[in-house]
Amino acid sequence: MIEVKNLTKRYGNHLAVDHLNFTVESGKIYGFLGPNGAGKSTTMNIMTGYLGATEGQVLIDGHDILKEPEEAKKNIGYLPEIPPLYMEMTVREYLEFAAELKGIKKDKREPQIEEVIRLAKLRDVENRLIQNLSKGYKQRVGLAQAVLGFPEIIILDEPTVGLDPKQIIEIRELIRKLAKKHTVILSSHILAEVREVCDYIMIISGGKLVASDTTENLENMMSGKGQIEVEAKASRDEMDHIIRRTGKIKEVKYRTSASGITTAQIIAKGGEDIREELFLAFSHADVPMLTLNQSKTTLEEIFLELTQGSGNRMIKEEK
Ligand SMILES: Nc1ncnc2c1ncn2[C@@H]1O[C@H](COP(=O)(O)OP(=O)(O)OP(=O)(O)O)[C@@H](O)[C@H]1O
Repeated sequence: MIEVKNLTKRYGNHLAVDHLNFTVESGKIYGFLGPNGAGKSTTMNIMTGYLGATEGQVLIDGHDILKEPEEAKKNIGYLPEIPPLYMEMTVREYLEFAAELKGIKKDKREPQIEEVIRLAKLRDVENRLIQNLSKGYKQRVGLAQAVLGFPEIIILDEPTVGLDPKQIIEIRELIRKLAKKHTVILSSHILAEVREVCDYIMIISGGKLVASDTTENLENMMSGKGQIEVEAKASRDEMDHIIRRTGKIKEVKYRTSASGITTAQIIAKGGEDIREELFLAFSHADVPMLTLNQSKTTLEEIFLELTQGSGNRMIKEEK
């Protein structure tokens, strides 16, 4: 388990990470999502002990990453945004070197290297120089290095950046495989990636955590606040009369087409789903509805809303 408490990082006057608080539980895939410059890499570098914090604390299974780095780091494997590879080594030599650096006992090194070569599908290139590998393979070598020692937590900074679509699919498959036995935290600025791979999403913007929930809950949380759209063959005034009879309307906008069909976009008080009440009101007035839909806010819209200007709303409303 990782506990991040009040984590703050300043670069001179610039506040890159602004009092972050969150907990990462075991056995899930977490996605750290945010636009460029949001503070993802800085946070990951602090969580893995590569960078000191200005304020706050990171505990890995109860061990402070700065005060007890050896204990804390035992439980973490890290693939930074730019993998720390030695270009003049072969894949195998590099993994042997990494195993030694990680303090893996001699008799365990060989079987573990074999295991990560198998996992990351590096068999064909194990004796090739790293400098001659494609970007996708280099990334897999970086991942294999992060997995060596089979730490409880694996942290990956933008693991698919710069890869081609086939390589992206392969890396995502590998991440899913890893997640069966490990907690995985990955950062990305690509929403589709985080949605596809992660169980849990943390959205970071301007160094602040602006949302933190399961993908499903994030979408549901906003869908309750979504609009309801009704179409009926009636005038705007008729529609307004019927709709307001529910007594639950916060806001409504109308659009009437040349064919005499009026569309109402409704937001109910408290974001309530009032489709049943609307149906009954129209039925009572003998005005047949043509459509009745609740429009769901997409994760893209949530992401944009939270990371552009109006940010922080979701968290504030929760408190
Ligand atoms: N060493 C540094 N010195 C000064 N400012 C820095 C340094 N490293 C990062 N920053 C700034 O801190 C902010 C957060 O950067 P960070 O790299 O953590 O963001 P990020 O979310 O990982 O973005 P990206 O996806 O572009 O890597 C940015 O404004 C960046 O310019």
